[in-house]
Amino acid sequence: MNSQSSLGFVLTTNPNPNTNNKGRKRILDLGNGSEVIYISRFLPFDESRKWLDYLNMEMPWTRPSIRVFGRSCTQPRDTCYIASEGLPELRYSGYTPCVYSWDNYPPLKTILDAVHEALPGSSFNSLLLNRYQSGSDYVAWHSDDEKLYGPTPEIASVSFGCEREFLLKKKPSKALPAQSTSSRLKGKAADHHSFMLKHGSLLVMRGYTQRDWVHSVPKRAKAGAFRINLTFRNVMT
Ligand SMILES: O=C(O)CCC(=O)C(=O)O
Ligand SMILES: [Fe+2]
Repeated sequence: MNSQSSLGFVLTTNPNPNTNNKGRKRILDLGNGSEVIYISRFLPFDESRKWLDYLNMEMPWTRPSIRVFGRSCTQPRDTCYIASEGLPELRYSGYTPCVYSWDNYPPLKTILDAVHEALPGSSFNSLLLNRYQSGSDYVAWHSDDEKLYGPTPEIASVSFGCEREFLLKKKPSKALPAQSTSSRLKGKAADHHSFMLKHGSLLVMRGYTQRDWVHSVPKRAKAGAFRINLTFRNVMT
């Protein structure tokens, strides 16, 4: 059964209303010290719907101009940046986002607490939010390898709204000699991974994932793909 949210899109009814059940935790070893964790039912379904509405209405969204391969273009999704005081500024694709404070958005702290609890030893001090207004909004292949996150950043990504596909692709290896066709084919399956990021889910990239892999959320043909994504990060101090 489906139900309509106030945002005019359809969410599948919670398949498991037991909020103590976080669903399956999938740990994917990408090799060479890179790892992805995926928890499908990380946050309670109905609370996540409230957070989706809150984030949509309350965050100071902007759709900035960025530079890609030397050309200026409009970023194909809305964005907003939260960070603790006194951190070095974030700059990506020629764009320096305006910094907003955690204190003005208490629900973000509640979500951050849940993420910290799920990831013992983690400590996030910044958050980049993305809003995909439709299936034509996307994020192109990239890695979050800005120096301010250090050599092995842990990035925790919480999703609300419509499911979107999250793709991971291994970067071409510079160090290794060109592989034969047969070994390339053999290795092919392990060089690409895909996750359907569900409403209320958590996906974590850690280790050398940003150094050795790129990720993307491609366009989706189907209309009505409204989604908000939160990526918690730790800026080194
Ligand atoms: O929307 C997503 O799931 C991914 C967003 C992302 O890769 C980013 O903000 O760097
Ligand atoms: Fe990213």
